[in-house]
Amino acid sequence: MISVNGLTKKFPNGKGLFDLTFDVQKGEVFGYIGPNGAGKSTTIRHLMGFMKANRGTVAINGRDAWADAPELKRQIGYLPGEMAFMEGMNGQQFLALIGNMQGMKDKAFRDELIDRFQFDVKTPIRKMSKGMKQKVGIVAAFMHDPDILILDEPTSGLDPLMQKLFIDLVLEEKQKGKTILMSSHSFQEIERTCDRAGIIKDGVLVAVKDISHLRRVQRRIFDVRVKEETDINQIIKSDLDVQNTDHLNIQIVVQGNYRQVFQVLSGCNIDHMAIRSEELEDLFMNFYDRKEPVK
Ligand SMILES: Nc1ncnc2c1ncn2[C@@H]1O[C@H](COP(=O)(O)OP(=O)(O)OP(=O)(O)O)[C@@H](O)[C@H]1O
Repeated sequence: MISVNGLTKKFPNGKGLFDLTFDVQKGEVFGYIGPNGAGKSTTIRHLMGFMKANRGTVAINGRDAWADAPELKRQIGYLPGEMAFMEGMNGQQFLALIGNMQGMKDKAFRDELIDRFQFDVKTPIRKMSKGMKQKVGIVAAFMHDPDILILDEPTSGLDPLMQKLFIDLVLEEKQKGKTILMSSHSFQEIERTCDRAGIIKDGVLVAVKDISHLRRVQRRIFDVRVKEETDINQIIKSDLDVQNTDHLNIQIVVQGNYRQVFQVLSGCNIDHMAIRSEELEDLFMNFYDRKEPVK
């Protein structure tokens, strides 16, 4: 549905996008993450046909994102990273204007979204908080029921309750078969909604990862407190992957080899033990830190 092939854009300051290639399948939710200034918004501007690539192609629904931008815009729900509003309007007038441009027929979904995100549409936009403006932007992106949604940091400025409402909305749209690409700094949001995530750094796509695969390779951390120092030594001498020790406390990282960990621990005098999953955020952070692209 979205196909990016060798996308390259060089800004005069040497920044930009360098040979990006990835696809988003129909019905897929694709997360796009990376540190500040990595190139997320620049990629999205190319998808929306606002910027012309120096090299490479971007196709949406089989059409060229630059050449066919006017037709494509009607099929896409777009939430920009920074909303440009007509300051003299209120929320209702703004949504009516956008709805007309989108050729929106059925207003019932728009009204349902306004209701769900709980904001007063009559408030003048210049008096709205950042979060309220973001809600108006979300409604504008989703209300005409587009098949494709391209969302640049959709939950920025939203409080946790509204973030949850947004996640529920994305999951519902996914159920309807929508194709969604969204950039985000929220690992929780990506983890809860996306099938795959692309990780971009310095304009280079360093990895595209399956979220379910990341969950499968997620390691377990055993936080163990033993009664005697000899126990600590015994654990360290074993083949277990020990990450931290602090007096009688030890942290063991385990991936699959549970038998071995329990064998070693059964010979120790354990005072306390807690087992937790490694955060997906930590896995993503590993990719953030990498210099070279990973296949
Ligand atoms: N029109 C432009 N001219 C020159 N440089 C630009 C232009 N647009 C973006 N850049 C540079 O390209 C890099 C990528 O910017 P971009 O806004 O795409 O990052 P981002 O990943 O969306 O960051 P953030 O998470 O902070 O929103 C930055 O270094 C930015 O300064």
